Amino acid sequence: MVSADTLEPSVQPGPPSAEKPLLSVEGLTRVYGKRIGCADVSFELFPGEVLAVVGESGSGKTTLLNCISSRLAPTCGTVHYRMRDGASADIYKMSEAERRYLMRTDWGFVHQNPIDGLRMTVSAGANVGERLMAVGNRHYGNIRRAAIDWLARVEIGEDRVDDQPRTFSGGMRQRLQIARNLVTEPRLVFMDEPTGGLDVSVQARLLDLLRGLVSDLGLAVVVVTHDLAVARLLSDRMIVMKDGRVIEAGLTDRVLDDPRAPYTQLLVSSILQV
Ligand SMILES: Nc1ncnc2c1ncn2[C@@H]1O[C@H](COP(=O)(O)OP(=O)(O)OP(=O)(O)O)[C@@H](O)[C@H]1O
Repeated sequence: MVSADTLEPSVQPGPPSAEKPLLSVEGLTRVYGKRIGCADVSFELFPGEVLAVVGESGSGKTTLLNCISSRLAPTCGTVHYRMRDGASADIYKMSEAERRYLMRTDWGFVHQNPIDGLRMTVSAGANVGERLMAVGNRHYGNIRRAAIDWLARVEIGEDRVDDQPRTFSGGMRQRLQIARNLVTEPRLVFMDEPTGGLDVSVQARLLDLLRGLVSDLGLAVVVVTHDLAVARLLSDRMIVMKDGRVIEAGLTDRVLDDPRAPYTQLLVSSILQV
């Protein structure tokens, strides 16, 4: 359970606006046999808001991300998503086809390892273009133009449009995966350690790029990271997990500058000492 002083009432209902939450997670629990993946997690995410989920290895971040992105059925609890028509839908009561459509259009998922989110044996342009085709675009010229535009936005030159991502560096692959996800202008993007596994200098550039895109497109994002610097740079709010539970939640600057839970204090101070 999260104690009252680690959860600020002012941040729990989200930003002070009349907007309704895009994502509402209530009492989400996932167990693997006797092991807890995540337990009793509740939060709301508002349009255009970036939420970081932080915690050490094994704290339940990936389990939570998979449950809220409809990749892993929770043991109990609910996840509601506000559709474009304003209706709130329980993602686990949708048909498989509805869920897939959502994942292709309104949602994006950026994997830590770009190989998991790209098709390695088709061209970079096709990787981006096929997401557009999946939402009904048919005009080859327009699709190619949009793909080239998006490659430019993620700093991949037009001369690489016909190259396969297996010929790209790790950083380029990750930027391509981001373009593939964002080309359909999703409203919500899930990111699992998006800068993990990259060199520090590449990470910094990618983070900058991501921050710009998220703000330009007004994206709502749930980003899982064990890196507090990533949380600081990208997120408005954060939740800290330990042993599958949320032990602290609040505005990112508040949590990092004035952590209240002893575990968060330890996490923050251990990073600062590095
Ligand atoms: N498929 C699985 N079968 C059994 N237990 C699992 C499975 N996946 C995760 N767990 C357990 O659930 C708990 C949370 O794991 P999870 O992968 O969600 O944590 P994490 O914070 O994402 O860790 P990491 O940062 O290392 O990826 C851990 O105790 C883990 O051993």
